Amino acid sequence: MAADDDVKYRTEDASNNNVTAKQTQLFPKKPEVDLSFKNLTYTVNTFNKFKRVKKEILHGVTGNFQSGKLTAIMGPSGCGKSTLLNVLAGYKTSGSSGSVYLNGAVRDETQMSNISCYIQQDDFVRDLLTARESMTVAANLKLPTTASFLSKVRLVEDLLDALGLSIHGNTITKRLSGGQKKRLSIALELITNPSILFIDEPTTGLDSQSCSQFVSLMVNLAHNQNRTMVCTLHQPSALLFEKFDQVYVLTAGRCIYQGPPNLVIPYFNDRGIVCPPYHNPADFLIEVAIGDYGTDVLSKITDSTIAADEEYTNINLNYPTKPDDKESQLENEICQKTNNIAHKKLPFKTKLINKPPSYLQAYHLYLRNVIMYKRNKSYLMLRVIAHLAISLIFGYLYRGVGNDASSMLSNMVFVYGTNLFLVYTGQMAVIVSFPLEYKVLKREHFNSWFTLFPYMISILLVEIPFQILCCVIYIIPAYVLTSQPLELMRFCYFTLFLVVTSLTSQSTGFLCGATLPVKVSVFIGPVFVVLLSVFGFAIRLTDIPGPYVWLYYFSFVRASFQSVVYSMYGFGRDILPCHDEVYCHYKNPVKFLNEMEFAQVNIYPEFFFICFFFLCTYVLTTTVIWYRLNKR
Ligand SMILES: Nc1ncnc2c1ncn2[C@@H]1O[C@H](COP(=O)(O)OP(=O)(O)OP(=O)(O)O)[C@@H](O)[C@H]1O
Repeated sequence: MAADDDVKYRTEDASNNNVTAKQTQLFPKKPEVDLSFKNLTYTVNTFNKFKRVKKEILHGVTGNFQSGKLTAIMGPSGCGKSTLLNVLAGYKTSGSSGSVYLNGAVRDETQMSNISCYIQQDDFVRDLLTARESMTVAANLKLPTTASFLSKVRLVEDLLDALGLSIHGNTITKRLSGGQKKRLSIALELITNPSILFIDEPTTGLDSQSCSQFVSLMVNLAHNQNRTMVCTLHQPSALLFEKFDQVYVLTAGRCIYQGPPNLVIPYFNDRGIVCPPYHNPADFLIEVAIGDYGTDVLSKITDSTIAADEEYTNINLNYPTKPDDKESQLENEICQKTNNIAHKKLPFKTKLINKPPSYLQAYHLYLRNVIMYKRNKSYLMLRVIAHLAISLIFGYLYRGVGNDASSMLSNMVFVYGTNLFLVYTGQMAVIVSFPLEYKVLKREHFNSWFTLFPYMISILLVEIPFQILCCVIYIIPAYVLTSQPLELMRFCYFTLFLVVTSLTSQSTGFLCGATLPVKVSVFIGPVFVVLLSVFGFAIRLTDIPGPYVWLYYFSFVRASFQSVVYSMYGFGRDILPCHDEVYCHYKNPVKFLNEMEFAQVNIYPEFFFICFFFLCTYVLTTTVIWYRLNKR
């Protein structure tokens, strides 16, 4: 992080508390919530020698994270820190058992999502927005419609200020440093002033100075307004370790210690594990957890912790009580006292925030998409230029074929190529957009920024007009250069079918992207389109073997191709001029349509079929995304 950032970084500033306190007055105060859990297990299905086996990752852990405290979940890599955080945040629920309590009452999922937020390890923020724009969109989406414009602006500015991002407010997020991105992701969630913040590995990838500043920020956020802050942590420095109010240590899915950091050494000392002098207690803790001091002692500690957990309603945090250690005694008393206070906290009921209605959510998301599209100019220009360039190339290659009886077959190939080109560009332009977007979408959706329907609408409101524009940019020059009939009706049908087909293909791109891993979808999508494009052009209905006939009817590419050809040669088109040749077999367009088996094509049902295909694909895409977002 640059030095000038640090000057501005308000966390270390004495005035920070005031700023944080000031901004939080602008929105409803959330209740103080203690989060406790008992006998929490988490099991996943894995495969061993082609057999499905169950693997337990958390083995009945118990604990209590109090409000107003910053708790670090620590332990060696792979011990289950992120899993525990996922389960506590409600991000993963299937496969878990045990109980999670909020102020002593069993966790209710709706209440939980109303009072908590989860910030994942990677900074899933929108790269193409500035920090201030991101905050403004989040405020518009998350705050009630009753909040005035001015109060939202003030809140955004105060939060940016409190998190040391004011001077970076107008910087595009992708240019922010790792630490700044992490602070932005916290600021985005602080908009609704959550009671509980779960943060997965917030210090990963930061240098020691940024780590220290970030932890100080989290301490402040916990202490101001009594938030419950829980984060996972790897091996911190001794100084950083001391900053936490509580640590919760896991080893192989079991808890071996929960309590203040300064009691780690006496706690293990009591159990016969002595920390070497001048040793970082955090390093010592990890060494104990990985079994460097023997595994016998470790299993005893684990067992005793589990035994103590049985007395859940009066949680015994298993602190050491050494009569000669006054400091420990005092700490222990304080902790027990806090614990008792915690258990006196009543089960709470928060009023659900009156979120903006769906149409307003769609509107704000649409504005956000427009900004992001504008910032992605080179990609948009590439799409426009590609359509224009291919149009000019095709137009040149097939020049004049639309009004020449000797070139009817060439014109059919031109229509087929055009159809295929617009089908491809429609699909390929969006096929990777969901896979790239999915993680940010999941974070935003999980943290209740919006519902899925407005989100889908907002995407379509941007993508559909742009794809229509690209189609028109292709169609007009190609239509003129190939001398297709200059009749308004035929031009409208030509354009309408190609545009609708391109949009339907786009919908299949969204579906592939939403359903399949990116490497598979970029392969399956085009294969699917090629398969559908064969029917009607490369093979006639009468030549298709029985089991494949359904593909002919299912193919929207076929429906479009036949309808476009019919629009060009059907509807009583006159005899065509025959250039360059003495004899033209297809002078009469009806003869051509008959031989191609297109004479019976009824373009209106075909049009409705393509539209139906389009709608079904979007319904399916939305259902798949909904399922994936809500699968826990
Ligand atoms: N879906 C899954 N299928 C199989 N194993 C899993 C699954 N999810 C997690 N695990 C395993 O559970 C263990 C705990 O994973 P988790 O990500 O919680 O560890 P962690 O302590 O956060 O590790 P790190 O600090 O390295 O991020 C690991 O051994 C991991 O491989």
